[in-house]
Amino acid sequence: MIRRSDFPKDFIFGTATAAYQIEGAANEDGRGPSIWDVFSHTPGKTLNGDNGDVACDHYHRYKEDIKLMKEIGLDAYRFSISWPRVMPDGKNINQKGVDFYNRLVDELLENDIVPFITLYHWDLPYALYEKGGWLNPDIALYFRAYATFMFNELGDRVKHWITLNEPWCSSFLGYFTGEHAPGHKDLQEALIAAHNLLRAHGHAVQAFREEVKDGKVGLTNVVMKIEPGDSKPESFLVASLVDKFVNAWYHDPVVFGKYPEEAVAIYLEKGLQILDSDMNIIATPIDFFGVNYYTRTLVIFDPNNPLGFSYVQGDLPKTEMGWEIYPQGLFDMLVYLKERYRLPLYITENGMAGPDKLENGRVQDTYRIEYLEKHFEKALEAINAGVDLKGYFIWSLMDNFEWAYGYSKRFGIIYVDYNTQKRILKDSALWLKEFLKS
Ligand SMILES: N=[N+]=NCCCCNC(=O)[C@@H]1[C@H]2[C@H](O)[C@@H](O)[C@H](O)[C@@H](CO)[C@@H]12
Repeated sequence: MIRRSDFPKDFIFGTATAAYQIEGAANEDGRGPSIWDVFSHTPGKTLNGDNGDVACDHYHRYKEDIKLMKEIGLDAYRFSISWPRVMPDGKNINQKGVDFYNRLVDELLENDIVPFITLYHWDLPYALYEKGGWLNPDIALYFRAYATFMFNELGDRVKHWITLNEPWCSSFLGYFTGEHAPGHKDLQEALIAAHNLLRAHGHAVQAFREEVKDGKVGLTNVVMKIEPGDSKPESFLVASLVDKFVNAWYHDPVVFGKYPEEAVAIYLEKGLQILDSDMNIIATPIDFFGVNYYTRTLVIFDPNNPLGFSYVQGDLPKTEMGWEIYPQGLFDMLVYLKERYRLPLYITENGMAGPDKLENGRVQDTYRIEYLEKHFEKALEAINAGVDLKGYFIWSLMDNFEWAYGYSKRFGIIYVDYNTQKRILKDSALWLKEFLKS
C-alpha cells in the first residue's frame, strides 16, 4: 500500500479548481462577462443549459472551503484568477475583484496552504473576444498587462504561477470542434489561436521575470498518451502524428522555440506566418511544466476523415467521462516529458468523474480511491525512474461546473449538494486525509 512517506520529503499534495467552475457571483462586485458566461447562456451549448452564475458559490464560501482543505491536510491549492473579475473589460481594474483574490490568498496562507495561481483558465473577458480574442495578435499584450498587474498585486505572497491552463483546449475545443467557448469551428482559426495563446504565455513569462524575482512560473498542458487503436502500421504513424499535434505542439515551441516539423507544414499550407520574433518570445525560459493527465487516446488510420485519423474507444474500464482509466499513461508521459524537455514537472491535474451518490450523508467513492492510489503509484514510479516531479494536484477539490457537461459530472473529493451548497467529504477525501498522515 502506497504511503505519503514513500514520496520525497518536499513533495507537495494539493487539489485544483478553476474560477469559472467554482466561484459563481458571476455578476457581483463588478465582474464582467467572459466568453464562458456568454457561451453557457447560449441555448444548446451546455447540458441542461447549465452555467457558472452560481456554481459552488465559492466567491462567498471560500473560507469554509479553505477550512476543508486544511482539515484534509493538503499542502497546496491550485486555483485560477477570473480575468473579467479583476478587469471587466479586459483592461481597466475592478478593485472589488482584486480584493477577493487578496482575501483568498491571505486566507490560504493563514491556513498554511501554498497558493498556486493559474492566470488563465478559459474565461476570457468577453470585451476582448469582441476585439478578436485569441485571433487578434494584440491579445498577447492585453494578457501581458493583466499578468503584470496580478504579479504586482499578489507576487509578494504567491511564488508559484501558471500562465495558461491547457492551450490545446482553448484553441482546439474552442476554435475547431466548437465544444468549448467561443464555439468556433475553423481549423485555421484554431491554429492562429494556438499561436497567440503561446505568444501570450511568452509575454507573461517575460513580465514575470521582471516582477517576481523569487518566483517560479510554468505552463500547464493537457498531456494525452496517444496510442494506435489497431495493429495497422498506418495507425502507428497516425498516432505519432496526433501526438505531435496534441502534445509536442504546445511544449516544443516553449522549450525549443520551434513547432514540430510535421505541424509547421500544416501552418505553411494554411498560409499562416510564424515570425522568428514570436518564437523567441514563446521560448522565454520557464521553470516547470504543469501536467494535466487523465487518460489515453486511441487513434486509427482513417482515409475517409479529412484529418486522416479517427478516435476509437478502448476496452479498459472508463470514468463517467468515458475516459479509460490508464495509470500507465501517466508514467509514460512523465518519462517522455522529462527526456524531451528536462524540466521539473508538477501534476497540476489528475482525477476522475465518478457515479457519486450521496446516501445517508456519505459518498462511497471507492473507485476514486482506487484511481488515485494507482495514479499515485505511477507518479512515484516516475520519480524513482528519475523524473523531477515536485507535486501532485488532484482534480478536483470539489464537484463543480464541468464545462459543456454542466453539473452532471462530479470530479470532486468533496461532494457539493447544489440545492443547499452543502459540502460533504467523500470517502476519497477521508482516505486522502489518512494518506497524507501516512
Ligand atoms: N478523450 N480524451 N481525453 C481527455 C481530454 C481531456 C481534455 N480536458 C481536460 O483536460 C480538462 C481539464 C480542465 O483543466 C478542467 O477545467 C476540467 O474540469 C478537467 C475535466 O474535464 C480537465
